[in-house]
Amino acid sequence: MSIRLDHIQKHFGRSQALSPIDLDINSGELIGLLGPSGSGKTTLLRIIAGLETPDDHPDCRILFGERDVTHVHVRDRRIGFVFQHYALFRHMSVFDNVAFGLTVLPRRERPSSGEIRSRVMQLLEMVQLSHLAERFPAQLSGGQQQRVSLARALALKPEVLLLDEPFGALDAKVRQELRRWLRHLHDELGFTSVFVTHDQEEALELSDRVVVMSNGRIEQIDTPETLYRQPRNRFVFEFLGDVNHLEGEVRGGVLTCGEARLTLDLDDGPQEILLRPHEVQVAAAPSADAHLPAVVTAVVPVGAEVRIELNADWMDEPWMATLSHGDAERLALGRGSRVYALPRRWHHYPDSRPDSQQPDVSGDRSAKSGAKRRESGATV
Ligand SMILES: Nc1ncnc2c1ncn2[C@@H]1O[C@H](COP(=O)(O)OP(=O)(O)OP(=O)(O)O)[C@@H](O)[C@H]1O
Repeated sequence: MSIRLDHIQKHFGRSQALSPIDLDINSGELIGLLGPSGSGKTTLLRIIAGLETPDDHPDCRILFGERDVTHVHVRDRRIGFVFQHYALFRHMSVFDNVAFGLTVLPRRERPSSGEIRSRVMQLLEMVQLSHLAERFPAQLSGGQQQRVSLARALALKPEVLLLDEPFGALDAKVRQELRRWLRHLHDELGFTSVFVTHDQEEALELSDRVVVMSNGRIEQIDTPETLYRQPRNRFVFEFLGDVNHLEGEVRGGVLTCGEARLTLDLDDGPQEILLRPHEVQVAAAPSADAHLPAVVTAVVPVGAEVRIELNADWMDEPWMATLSHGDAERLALGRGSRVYALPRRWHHYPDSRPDSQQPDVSGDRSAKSGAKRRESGATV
């Protein structure tokens, strides 16, 4: 079931929660709505659900496939919901919770009790909870309760599944497991899903495409890969990962800030560049192009990498760099080590307003050869 939103706008009193939004979701897609608190994700999800009405406008339309549901009541939109708080009926067993939606259908649509039993058991098997069918919600872990919520949402065979921070209240390991559940059920049953999250990792890992929102607007809609490699503006770049900043004065192709010096191809005047941690190399000596002395203030092994925190007077905030274990050992890095940061690559957004739609200007340098390449107007 595809979903099409045309000119969806929402005010609460005088404050605008959503600027006019157009969005096309393909049938069978898993879409993540990602953005900071207050960016309008939940409002958009509730409008798709029919729990909230968009502002009146002649162009405002919500289509599920060919069906215009703009004015269709939530109960007739044939949607499954999963919310952050499990919202299971506490006085009902797991079985009865999953069966509930089927048992309250009007008589002519209601399956027989035998059919209800077999559908519920099939769903419980799918989420591997059939052995707990007779338990009550209070006797389940948070992750198990959320799996019951998923089974319950799927009982009515919805073509659209909407999830609002479904794993928000759970610890990291259970979240990870439930993400796999959702992806698996989504692929197996072929419904269309939209989920809200403020967790970038969750959005990037789970979604076919991510809708990045801020201030009630869509900043970018893309696959996780494209979003990360080609952020459309500074907001998306900063929101989707850790960023190091270097602000200084450029004169004749050299940016200086205190004792920091970096050769780059930018116009004279105050300028700022941004770098991801993996774009910062750490070396024992400066290069011809970069003199960025710093002190190591933390060394944290994380999986296959080592995360280094760097501090210096010329930084507003400490920098992060990621190194291989081999490089960290070769440099004998520890707290207090004096090193030099060597940018491999940097990004520059000519208009630094966070909501600017301008592409970044990126610089790329090979630290080994000292060669420099500028990709004006290109994104990485
Ligand atoms: N019922 C309401 N009445 C008034 N203002 C509201 C209402 N619901 C949401 N808002 C406002 O609309 C804006 C968007 O809220 P929304 O809940 O959609 O954001 P969100 O991105 O989901 O945030 P969070 O991640 O914190 O849940 C916010 O400024 C919020 O205060």
